[in-house]
Amino acid sequence: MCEGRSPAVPFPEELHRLEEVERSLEQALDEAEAAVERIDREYREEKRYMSQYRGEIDPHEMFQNELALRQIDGSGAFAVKERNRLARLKEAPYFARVDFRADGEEVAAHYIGPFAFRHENELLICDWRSPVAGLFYDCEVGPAGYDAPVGRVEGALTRKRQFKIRGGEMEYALETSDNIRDDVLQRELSRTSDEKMKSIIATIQREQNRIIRSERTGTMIIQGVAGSGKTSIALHRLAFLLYRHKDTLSAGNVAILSPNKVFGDYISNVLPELGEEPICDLSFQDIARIQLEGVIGFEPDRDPLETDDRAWAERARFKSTLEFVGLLDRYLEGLTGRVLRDADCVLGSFTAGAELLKSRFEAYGKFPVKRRLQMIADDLHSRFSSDRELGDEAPGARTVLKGLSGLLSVKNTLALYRDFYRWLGRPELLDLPDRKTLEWADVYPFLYLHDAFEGLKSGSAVRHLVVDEMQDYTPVQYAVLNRLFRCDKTILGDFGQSINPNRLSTLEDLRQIYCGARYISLNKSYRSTYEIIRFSARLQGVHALEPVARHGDEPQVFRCCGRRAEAARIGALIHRFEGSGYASLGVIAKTNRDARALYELLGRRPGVRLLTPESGSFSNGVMVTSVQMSKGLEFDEVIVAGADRAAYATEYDRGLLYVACTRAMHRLSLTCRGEPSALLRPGVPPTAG
Ligand SMILES: Nc1ncnc2c1ncn2[C@@H]1O[C@H](COP(=O)(O)OP(=O)(O)OP(=O)(O)O)[C@@H](O)[C@H]1O
Repeated sequence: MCEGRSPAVPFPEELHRLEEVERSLEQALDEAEAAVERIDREYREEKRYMSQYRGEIDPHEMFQNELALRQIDGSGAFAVKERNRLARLKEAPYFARVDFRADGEEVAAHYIGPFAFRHENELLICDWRSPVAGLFYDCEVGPAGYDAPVGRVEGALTRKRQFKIRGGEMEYALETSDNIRDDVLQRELSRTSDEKMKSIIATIQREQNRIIRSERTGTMIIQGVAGSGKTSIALHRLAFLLYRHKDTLSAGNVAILSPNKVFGDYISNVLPELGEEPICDLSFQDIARIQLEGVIGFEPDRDPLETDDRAWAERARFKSTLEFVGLLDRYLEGLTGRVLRDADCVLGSFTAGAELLKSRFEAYGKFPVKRRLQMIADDLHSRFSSDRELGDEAPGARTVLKGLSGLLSVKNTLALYRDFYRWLGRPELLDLPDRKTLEWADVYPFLYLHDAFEGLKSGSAVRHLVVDEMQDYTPVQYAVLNRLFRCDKTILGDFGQSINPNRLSTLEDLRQIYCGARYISLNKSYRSTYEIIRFSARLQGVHALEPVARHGDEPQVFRCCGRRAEAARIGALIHRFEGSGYASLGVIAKTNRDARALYELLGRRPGVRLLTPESGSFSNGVMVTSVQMSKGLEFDEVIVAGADRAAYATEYDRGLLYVACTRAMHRLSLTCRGEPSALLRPGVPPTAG
C-alpha cells in the first residue's frame, strides 16, 4: 500500500495535496493573525494618543485622528473576517475537485470549497459560488461547460471527486460515478441534527442548484414538500446573490421574513457559515410594530386552536382572502368622495372652489391623502401669493393646510377603516379589543388603508426579500409587503403545511398576486427516513412526496390508558433518547397550551425545555413544544403527543399531524391516551369542521 493510503482515501495524491494546502493555509493564517494583532495595536496606540493629548490637539488634527481611527477600525474588522475565514478553511478547506479541459486548452484541476483561497498567486480553492464550481453541481464526466463572466466556456469534464475533510483530516474521498452523489448525500443526511441549520454546499442537488444559481431577476415562488430544502435553498441563494453582486449588494440589502424568533435563531448560522454577514430577520409583527408606532396598538394573533370564539374566527377568515383585498381596492377607488367634503376652502378674502380642490385631489391620486393635502396647500399658497390684492396678506402654507384639513370628513386611518366596514354593510366585522388596539387580523388591512391615508414609513434598503412559510400569510399581508418592499422576492413554503383554519387563501391566490413570478415546485424530501416520509405522505395524501432512500425504524404509535400513562410512556421514550446518541428530541403537542400542560406533567424533568411563542432560541436536547412552534424546525427524533381520535379529527388536524410528523429526521413515535386518531389509518375520511 502506498504511504498515506487508506481504504477511505484511495488517492494518495489527494492526501499530499491536502497537506500542501494546509501548510499554505497555516502560513496565511499566521499572517492574518499578525495583521489582526498589528491593527489592534495601532488602534490602541491611536486611542491612547488621542486621550493623552485631548486638550492640546487642535480640532483639525483631532478630526484627522478620528478619521484615522475609523479607518483602522474598518481594516481591523476586515482582517478579523479574513482570519476567521482562514481558520474555517483550515478545518475543511474543500469538498470537491473537478478537472476540466476547456476546448483547446490543458486540463486544469479546480478544488471547490466554502470560500476562495489564493496563496502566492495561485488559486488553491475556488468558491462554491464561482462559475467554474457550477461544473460540480451541474455536470457529469463528459462534455461539459459553464457560464463565465466572459461567456460560455465549453469543454470536457475529465474527473470529479468528492471529499469529506473534518478537523483538517480527510475522512473519505470518492471518485464520481452515477451513485456517488447519492452516497455522499446519504452520509450527510444520516448525521444527527445540529443546534442550528447547516450549510449544504457539498451536497446541493441539481434541482436545488438551478434555483440557487438562477440569474433571472424577478420574484420566485417555491412550493416544496416538507423537508425539500426550501429554507436551505433560499439561504444559499442569498449567499449566491451576495457573491455574484458583491459590488452592489451587501448583507444590509437583503432580509428574511420568518415566522418567529426561534426559527430566526435556528437559521441564523447558515449565512455566516457561508462567509457572509448575518442578515436582518424580520417578522410580520416586527413590521407592524415599526409602522404602527405612535398610531395604534395591536394584539398578538390568538391561537385558533385555543379559542372557540366563533365571531372572532369569522372576522379573521373574512380578512384572509384575496377577495377581501379586492374589496379594499374598490373602497379606495372612491376615496376622494369619501374623505373630502364637497365645500370651498375659504381663508379670509381667498377662496379655493370645491371643484378645483376635488380635481387637484384626484390629480395627486397616487399619494396618500395627507400628502395630497400638503401638496395642494403648497400650490394654493403660491397661487394666493401671486393673486393677492394690494394690502391683503396671503395665508401661509400652514394656514392653508389647516383650512384644507378642516374639509376632511375622515380625520384618521381608524375612522377610514371603520367607514370601510360601514360601506361594506358589515360593521360587525370590526371589533376593537379597546379604543386604541386592533386585533391581529385587522393590522394589515389597517396598514393597507393607512398607506392610502397617511402613507407607510419607507426608506428600506432591502433589495431582495426572502419570505419563508408563505402559506401562513394572507393576501392583504402580501399587498402591504409589496408596497413596503418593491424589490425581487424569493417566496417559499408549503401549502400542504397550512395549519391555520382561519386562513382561506390558496397557492393559486398567491400566484395571482405575483402573476409574473417564476414558479418552482419541489417534491423530493431530504429530511426524514424513507419510513417517516411514507408514513407522512399517507397521512396527508401527498402523492408527489418523493423520499430519498434512507432507511430507519418504522414510526410507532403507542396507545396508553390515560394522561399519566401517556406521560410515563413519553418519559420512557425520553430515557431511550438519552441513551441513543441522537442530539435532539421534539415532543410535539397540538397547541401551546397542551405543550405547557405536558411539560408540567413530565415534572419539569431536567434537560427538558419548553418552547413557546415567547422563546427566543433553539437548542439541542429535549424540547416540548406545539405544532405551530415546530414549523420549519427539525429534530433527530419526534414524539407526537396526544395523537388521539378526538384531538386530531378534522382536515386541519390532518395538516397539523403532517407538520408534526415531518419534523422527524430519524425516528418518529406517536402517543395517545385512548383511541389513536382515525387520520392515522389511511382511507379514513376526516370529521367535518
Ligand atoms: N442537498 C442537500 N444536502 C444535504 N442536506 C439537505 C439537502 N437538501 C436539504 N437538506 C436537509 O434537509 C433538511 C430539510 O431542509 P429545509 O429545512 O431547508 O427544508 P424545508 O423544505 O424548508 O422544510 P419544511 O418545509 O419541512 O420546514 C435539512 O436538514 C437540510 O439540511
